[in-house]
Amino acid sequence: MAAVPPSPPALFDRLVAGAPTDWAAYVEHAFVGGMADGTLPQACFRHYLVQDYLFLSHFARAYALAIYKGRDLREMRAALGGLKAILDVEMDLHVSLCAGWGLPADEVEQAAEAKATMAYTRYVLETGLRGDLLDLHVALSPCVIGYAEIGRRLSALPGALDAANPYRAWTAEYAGEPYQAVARAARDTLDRLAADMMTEARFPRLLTIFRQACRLEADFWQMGMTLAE
Ligand SMILES: Cc1ncc(C[n+]2csc(CCO)c2C)c(N)n1
Repeated sequence: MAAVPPSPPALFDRLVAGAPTDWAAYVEHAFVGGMADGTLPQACFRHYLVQDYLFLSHFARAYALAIYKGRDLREMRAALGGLKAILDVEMDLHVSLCAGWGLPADEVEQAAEAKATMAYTRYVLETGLRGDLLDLHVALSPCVIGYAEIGRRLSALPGALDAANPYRAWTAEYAGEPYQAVARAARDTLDRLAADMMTEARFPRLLTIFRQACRLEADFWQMGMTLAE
């Protein structure tokens, strides 16, 4: 019987394997550890939440750009689904999470963007503007897929989902099946795009985009930890 050749690793797994230090600095950041055991100062989480609202509004623009960059109606509709999920579901969830933390919607909307928020969101948008759909989805991937991994890891740690942990709602949201499914769909999108847009010669440039996005995610946690503006 002829041997079946092993299938190549999925693009996202190759990117993580190519940037182990940057990936670990993001998904294992002290902010995440502080949410797991509940020791993260609540002021840090509030600062993060406000900035994350502003982050998501720019992130919606990145999905709008993915509609524009779509090569056919299927890709355009897929990106439209992502955009609607953020505008119609995610932003509302965020507003109610903020309200629960004593942050009224108008205060959140009018907050000034921190430099880390600007750096990350504009990096993703600029990468998508100058590149193609694969460049854009690689820039988005640490964000969409990383949070699912963080949620899964956190939920396995003792205490992370205890009633006494102030961050349990955040962990439950990202560890939950609906968000895990969003992340799986993002992996599939990457693999589908890679199947017809990826050449080996492109990989180093895609890895650079991935690494930068991971570093900017770690800086985003750091901004929350230090209350940086
Ligand atoms: C800094 C930061 N990084 C990643 C996410 C996770 N995330 C990014 S887009 C989106 C909506 C669904 O695609 C979610 C949940 C976040 N919220 N904030």
